Amino acid sequence: MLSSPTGSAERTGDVILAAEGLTKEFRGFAAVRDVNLKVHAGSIHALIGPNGAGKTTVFNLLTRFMPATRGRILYRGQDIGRTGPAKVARQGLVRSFQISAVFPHLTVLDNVRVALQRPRHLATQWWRPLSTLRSLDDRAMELLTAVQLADKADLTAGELSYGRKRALELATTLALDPQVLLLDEPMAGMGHEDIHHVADLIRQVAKGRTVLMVEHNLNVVSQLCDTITVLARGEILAEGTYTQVSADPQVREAYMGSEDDDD
Ligand SMILES: Nc1ncnc2c1ncn2[C@@H]1O[C@H](COP(=O)(O)OP(=O)(O)OP(=O)(O)O)[C@@H](O)[C@H]1O
Repeated sequence: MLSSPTGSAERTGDVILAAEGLTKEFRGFAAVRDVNLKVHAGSIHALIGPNGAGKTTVFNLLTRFMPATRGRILYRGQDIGRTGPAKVARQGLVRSFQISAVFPHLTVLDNVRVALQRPRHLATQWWRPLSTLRSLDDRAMELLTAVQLADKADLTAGELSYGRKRALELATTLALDPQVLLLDEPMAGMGHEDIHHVADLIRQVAKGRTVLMVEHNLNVVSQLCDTITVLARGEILAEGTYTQVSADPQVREAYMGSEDDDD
């Protein structure tokens, strides 16, 4: 069922990330066509749409993992169309898997310590005093607390349940201190219990940040997201609150036969 408890879209701040006329063609086939998107600072914004709608491609374009055929991407007002993905990440536009490989044989704490060393380039500065590395521990524990894994700090990551591994990934992503966090299907493969847990975590980590997420679970989207952009066949079909887009006949038609996505 498509229904929402939310009212009007919460436009919490200025536009932090925008796409203008964004187009991606693969050998003449337009996977993404003339997409104009505005993501407002402080919002949780979802990209939804049926399979093959172009969601992942839009993500790849926005994070500069893939060059656009046409169009502009503006992050904090700057055109990042020629900026590399690592630089874009250092500027605060971070995609969930970008640094979030979980090392199964390391402890949960060490996984976050490794992630924290990357932005500061400490990994190559072996001569750093131990006290600097110790200060990482405090931050690492803060991040683990934020994702409710503090009591699992000494376990090896491989021992964690699937849902907790995703929470650990979130902690390692937060280590880069993203301003805009892009989450690609954060609920994929999760059971019911984990979904509620991870939805709570996303709400938690979204405080003071902007989140753009691709998510198939419409129930989660309806509860978490302020603004929803619906893509279909590479184009924006509708945009607004969940109530607004779910009432749109074109959206309902695009989702016909996909209602089982709605958990
Ligand atoms: N590298 C590529 N080469 C050719 N076609 C591609 C490529 N990547 C994606 N496409 C096509 O572009 C369209 C959009 O794909 P995309 O993966 O962005 O959709 P999606 O909305 O993320 O789908 P899903 O929900 O199934 O993950 C699809 O038709 C896909 O086959």
